[in-house]
Amino acid sequence: MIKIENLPEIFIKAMPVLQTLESAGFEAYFVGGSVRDVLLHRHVHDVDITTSAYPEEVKKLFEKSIDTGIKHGTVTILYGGESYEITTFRTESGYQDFRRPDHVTFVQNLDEDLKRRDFTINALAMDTRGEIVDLFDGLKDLKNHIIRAVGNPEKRFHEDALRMMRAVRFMSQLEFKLEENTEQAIKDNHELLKKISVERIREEFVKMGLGSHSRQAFQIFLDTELSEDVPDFAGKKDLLEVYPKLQFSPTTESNLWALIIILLKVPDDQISKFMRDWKNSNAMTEKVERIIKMFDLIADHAPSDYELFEAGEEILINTIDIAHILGQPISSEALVDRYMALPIKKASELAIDGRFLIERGMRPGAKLGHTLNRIRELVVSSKIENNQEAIGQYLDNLE
Ligand SMILES: Nc1ccn([C@@H]2O[C@H](COP(=O)(O)OP(=O)(O)OP(=O)(O)O)[C@@H](O)[C@H]2O)c(=O)n1
Repeated sequence: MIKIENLPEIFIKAMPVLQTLESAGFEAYFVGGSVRDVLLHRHVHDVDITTSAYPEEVKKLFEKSIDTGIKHGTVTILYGGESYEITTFRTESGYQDFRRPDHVTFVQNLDEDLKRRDFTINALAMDTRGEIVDLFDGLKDLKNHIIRAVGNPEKRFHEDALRMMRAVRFMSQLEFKLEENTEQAIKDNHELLKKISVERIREEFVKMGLGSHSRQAFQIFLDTELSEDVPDFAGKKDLLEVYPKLQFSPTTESNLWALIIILLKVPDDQISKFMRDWKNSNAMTEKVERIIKMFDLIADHAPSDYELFEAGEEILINTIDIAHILGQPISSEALVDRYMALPIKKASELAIDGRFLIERGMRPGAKLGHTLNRIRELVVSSKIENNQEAIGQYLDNLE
């Protein structure tokens, strides 16, 4: 029996929750990602708890609780300033909504619960003594860096097809390999992904794209044909084959999307549709559109000071990253130096605003906006100094 010594603080803090359940005569364990991550010495961001107690019984034991998913066996309890999801031992099948399984059956013991989990490395449990319950050789797979479905992979993927995307996501995040039968089952069942909501697919796709082994995982995403069943990727494998061969991986979500859009050669007027098909937010869409615009601009000509100003620091850095990832020759240092040397970097840094013009007798309206833009342009390109006196003089000369 493996026992973890020196548990991280997050488990120590949660321990009284398990002990409270045990003292009341129930079984209780930490499960899932937190147990996997502590064994891998990775950062544990939250702990999930599984128990033999029914939700109503859990609620009676703690002062504060939230009914996050009673029907599915989950209550969130508040304890010591933290919140914990406690889920009754269960099995499940079918997810139509965003996160919760549609059908769950409560089961009698931990073994039955672990059996229905996705991968052996996610089917580990830990008790109050730090001892690990390992029914499916998850520890061995952790050691050998293998993603393997629990039991029959076909069954696991029929229970929840998103698990196929989770497989490539974990490959990327953990730098693990996919076990052969698990990979074959994905090849045979990738079409099941069509039933899964785009939001859930997107979440896994982005995690895959931002993981440290995203290029290796992306290759499997293509080889297994999962790519045929996500929005707007079908029939585009030849274009996407470039991704695994890239020099670097993207490090921000906006750059992941920008990169994909560039590889897929999505026309400018189709970008917002593409982003909408993937259920991205308007803010993300706008950012990606700006990055792609800047990328095209840089490929076309050396940007003017005003074009650098309009892009702004974040878009500029992201654009330079994209150029690097695609191996495009670009003098990034010179661009950053030029940006850093701009007299102003944000519109709010201009020494005057609309009021200044109104005080000088200009009427509010389109002309005022136009003049303000012109002044900003002249200041950014160092043709007027950024102070009220110099700007005033410029206006005097105009009159
Ligand atoms: N489709 C799913 C989703 C989750 N799980 C199980 O529920 C646990 C918790 O799932 P989740 O919080 O989504 O992921 P983690 O594995 O905890 O990974 P992370 O928190 O790093 O995303 C998983 O470890 C796994 O045991 C599963 O079997 N099938």
